[in-house]
Amino acid sequence: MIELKNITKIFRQKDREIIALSDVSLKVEPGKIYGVIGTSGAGKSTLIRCVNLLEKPTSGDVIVDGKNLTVLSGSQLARERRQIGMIFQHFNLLSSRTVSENVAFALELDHVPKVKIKARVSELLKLVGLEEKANDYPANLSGGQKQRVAIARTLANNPKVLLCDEATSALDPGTTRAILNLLKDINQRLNITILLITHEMAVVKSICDFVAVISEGKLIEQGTVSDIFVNPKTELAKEFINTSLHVEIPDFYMRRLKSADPGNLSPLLKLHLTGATANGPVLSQAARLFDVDTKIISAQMDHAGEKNFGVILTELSGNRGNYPNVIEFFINNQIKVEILGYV
Ligand SMILES: Nc1ncnc2c1ncn2[C@@H]1O[C@H](COP(=O)(O)OP(=O)(O)OP(=O)(O)O)[C@@H](O)[C@H]1O
Repeated sequence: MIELKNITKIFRQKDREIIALSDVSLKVEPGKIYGVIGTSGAGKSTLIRCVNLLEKPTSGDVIVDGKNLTVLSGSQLARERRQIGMIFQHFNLLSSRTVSENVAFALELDHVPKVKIKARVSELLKLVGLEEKANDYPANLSGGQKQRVAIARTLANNPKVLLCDEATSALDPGTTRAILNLLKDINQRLNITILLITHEMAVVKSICDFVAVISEGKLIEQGTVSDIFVNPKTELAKEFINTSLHVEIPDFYMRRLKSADPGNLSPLLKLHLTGATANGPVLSQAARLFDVDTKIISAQMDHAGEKNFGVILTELSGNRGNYPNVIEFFINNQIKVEILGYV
């Protein structure tokens, strides 16, 4: 449904060139949700804006629904753009128009008869759960409600593709979940293909089928979300996965935590399990092999396919002489081990 072929985008300034995208290729199959993740300045916005040619690539082809947008005339491009909806981090609503009037905007431009507009607007507001706000102005809405209006507005033209430019970055975690659920619902009910950009792996994990990692304008890794989570190849992908797994040291542990062991304390370990990690019951194996106990303090485990991945905070006790052997055993099982301190 969306294909980017060898896209390069160079911004030319007076005395220098900025290569925002370098030979980027990706393919989003119809009906799928594809996430592009990267840090600030990596080229995410430029990439998503190239899909509807808000940003014209310096070279390469943008093919949406079988048509190469880069070779179309202005009027042909305008027609094809109606197939491509877009929502933004800061919603971009018209503040002088009510919720209904915002949603109706594109239909008015298309000279759709008033009766039809009314019916379509109320259908869309129902879809996004905002019927009771129809006559409110954007200033009186929460961030999540504003994004729902933006989604309703962009769906008015029945687009085949929805581009989401950091659509949940300005929202709190609960509202983020609700908007992501809405996007997933829209994707499934209306079979709309979604391309989103984000800097949060949690967003990718919750709704995407595929993900690409972008760094300094290049796609350095792409695949199904479960493949990337289970077997991340680049350091950056690993970092993003780690930031999506939260384990915290409880306060009462934090207060007791010492940086060195005077000889009678227990190490507090943070174990990072990835797809490379043998999928065995490593904690109980370590306990049996080395006569130690492993108390789980906090953990966040997830699975993709048949593999587990996640983070575990565990306190060792028991046969003190074997602590180094336990750590070596974990490392030999491809578990990254951090000693956070001693309790
Ligand atoms: N109009 C422009 N003119 C010149 N340089 C630009 C322009 N737009 C973007 N850039 C540069 O291109 C690079 C990629 O920017 P882009 O906004 O695509 O990154 P991003 O990953 O979306 O970052 P962020 O998450 O901070 O929005 C950056 O170095 C940026 O400074």
